[in-house]
Amino acid sequence: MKDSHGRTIDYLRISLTDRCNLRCVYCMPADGILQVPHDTILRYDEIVRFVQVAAQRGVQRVRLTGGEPLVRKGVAGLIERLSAIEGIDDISLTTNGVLLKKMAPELHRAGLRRVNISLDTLDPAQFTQITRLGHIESVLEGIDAALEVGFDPVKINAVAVRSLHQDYLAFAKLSLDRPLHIRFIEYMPVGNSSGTCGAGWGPEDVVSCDDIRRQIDEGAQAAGIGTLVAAEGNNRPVGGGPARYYHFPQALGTVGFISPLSRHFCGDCNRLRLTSTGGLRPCLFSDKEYDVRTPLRAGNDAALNAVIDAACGMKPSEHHEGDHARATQTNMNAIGG
Ligand SMILES: Nc1nc2c(ncn2[C@@H]2O[C@H](COP(=O)(O)OP(=O)(O)OP(=O)(O)O)[C@@H](O)[C@H]2O)c(=O)[nH]1
Ligand SMILES: C[S@@+](CC[C@H](N)C(=O)[O-])C[C@H]1O[C@@H](n2cnc3c(N)ncnc32)[C@H](O)[C@@H]1O
Ligand code: SF4
Ligand code: SF4
Repeated sequence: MKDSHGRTIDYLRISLTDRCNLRCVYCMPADGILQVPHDTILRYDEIVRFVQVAAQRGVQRVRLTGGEPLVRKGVAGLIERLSAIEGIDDISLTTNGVLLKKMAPELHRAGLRRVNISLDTLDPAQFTQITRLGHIESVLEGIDAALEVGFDPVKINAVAVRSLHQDYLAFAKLSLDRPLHIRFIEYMPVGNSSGTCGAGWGPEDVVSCDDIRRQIDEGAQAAGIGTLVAAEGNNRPVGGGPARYYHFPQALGTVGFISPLSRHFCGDCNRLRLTSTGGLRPCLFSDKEYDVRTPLRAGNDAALNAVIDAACGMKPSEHHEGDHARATQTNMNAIGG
């Protein structure tokens, strides 16, 4: 499936729920999330049908996200059904890791082979401050469980926010002794999150990936670890996303950079996003969405295909964000990142 700019669209990100067991400052407001009526949430049968149709159109990769996908009951069953769809050859999950210790074995049994786990700090007190609700031990145990059960690759997502003063080198060093792929993500102006100071996203809080990499290289050289070199071929973890990967000499894992603002990757954009209420979004940085719930519930595949065409056709060639306060009204937890 091609969009109107000639890009191949083969990756679908599905938000299973807006709900979350954490409330990260850069993703959700402190309180006051709109309660979504239960019957507007796509049922698993409907998600499976949508993926079947999307697979016929060329979608090969599916990512489950949220909100927190693991708080929705029956995720393992959904993964099993999605794995059986002809044409889908990569299913992945983005999670905060809190429930992973408990759920990793059943997810693996269901056919999931890789996970991305979000963690922004190694400091327990700061973790609770960022997530408003969480305890870091649960995520660290989730990462251990992911490696133990055999997920490969296991990627760690850390959003870099200047006012959090994160220790980038400490994070990057996690890639040395275990096969972990640490990815730094530039802080994006999506939704109405309160940000670290309660005032929402601001350009002054964005740290560019080049800056992070320079800080890591300086610290690593001083510590005698060496500098990051571009990861090529088999050194790069499997994936369909926008990260650029590097590694330290002899490291078991890699260090990746996702730079939507300083060096956007829209030219290679390969994805559509399905919200939990059945909205198909052409771009993360826009509130434009197309209703797939109605044709799904009507069993109207022709209309469903027309909606997919329309969403594909409306994908922008690139985004123009980064200098103003908000790209969308919708919060990141509702879009799925
Ligand atoms: N601007 C922008 N950001 C994206 C896009 N896709 C993913 N991201 C961001 O990249 C970060 C990591 O995304 P993940 O859910 O871990 O998935 P991924 O890196 O695309 O997936 P793989 O490479 O397949 O593992 C999240 O913060 C996303 O919001 C995109 O199309 N545009
Ligand atoms: C919205 S979360 C959903 C999945 C799951 N709850 C998690 O946290 O991994 C998906 C990804 O988006 C990232 N994210 C959320 N808000 C962001 C923002 N404003 N800028 C950049 N990344 C953001 C999160 O850190 C996470 O890696
Ligand atoms: S980033 Fe993930 S864990 Fe944090 S509030 Fe958003 S959806 Fe929840
Ligand atoms: S910002 Fe929009 S066009 Fe650019 S990569 Fe992300 S989803 Fe694609």
